[in-house]
Amino acid sequence: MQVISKPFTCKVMEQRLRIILATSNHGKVKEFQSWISEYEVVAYSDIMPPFEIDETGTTFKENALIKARAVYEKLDTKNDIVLSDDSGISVPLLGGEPGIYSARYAGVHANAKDNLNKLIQTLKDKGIAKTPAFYTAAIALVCAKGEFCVHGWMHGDAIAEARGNNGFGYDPMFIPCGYTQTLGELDESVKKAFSHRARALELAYIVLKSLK
Ligand SMILES: O=c1nc[nH]c2c1ncn2[C@H]1C[C@H](O)[C@@H](COP(=O)(O)OP(=O)(O)OP(=O)(O)O)O1
Ligand SMILES: [Mg+2]
Repeated sequence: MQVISKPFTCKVMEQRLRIILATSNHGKVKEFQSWISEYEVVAYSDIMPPFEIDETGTTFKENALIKARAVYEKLDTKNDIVLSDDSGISVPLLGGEPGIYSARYAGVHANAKDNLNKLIQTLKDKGIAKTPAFYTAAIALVCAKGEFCVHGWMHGDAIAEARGNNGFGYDPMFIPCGYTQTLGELDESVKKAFSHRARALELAYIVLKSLK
């Protein structure tokens, strides 16, 4: 008797869930794409023309949801999951600045270098060489099954100088707890192990698994 092999099981035929990243920040895209292996991950600008999203919220959570909703609303098919990240660095000695305004710290059209230099200069002007600081990340997920938001934090010190070229944004002036080098100097595996974004992503996975 001839045995006809079944080349594909239903499992193989199943379409993988696709995650659309609602961010224009290349540093975030690079991190998410290198950290998430179970899903197909694409930047939203790869599937639609990039557009301005007003971050009018008063918290990281509100802004993350604003970004994810804005991209989800523009999707043709609603089978995908949109993932956004709103994040920033807070310095308690500066009353929590720049916090949710991290990307606009040196002005609305400021780039990452301008913002980094402004925070360094602000510390220098106050005669501070090193002070506690922390990063916050809110990750929002928007899909057909609903809206979700989780958070992660990374504590350390902000220093009044930039050291190293790894990471992005404020990383050259941020020394994580337990280290002597900045995230600009440390290997990217450190951020993968316990950054604010990595920790929020761990929680986001719990939500993602429940959506399958
Ligand atoms: O791991 C990080 N390492 C260094 N800097 C970081 C990090 N995480 C957030 N940050 C800074 C960059 C930016 O100044 C702000 C995020 O602002 P945020 O509005 O969330 O992102 P964004 O405007 O760069 O891109 P988008 O809104 O399209 O996601 O915090
Ligand atoms: Mg932004």
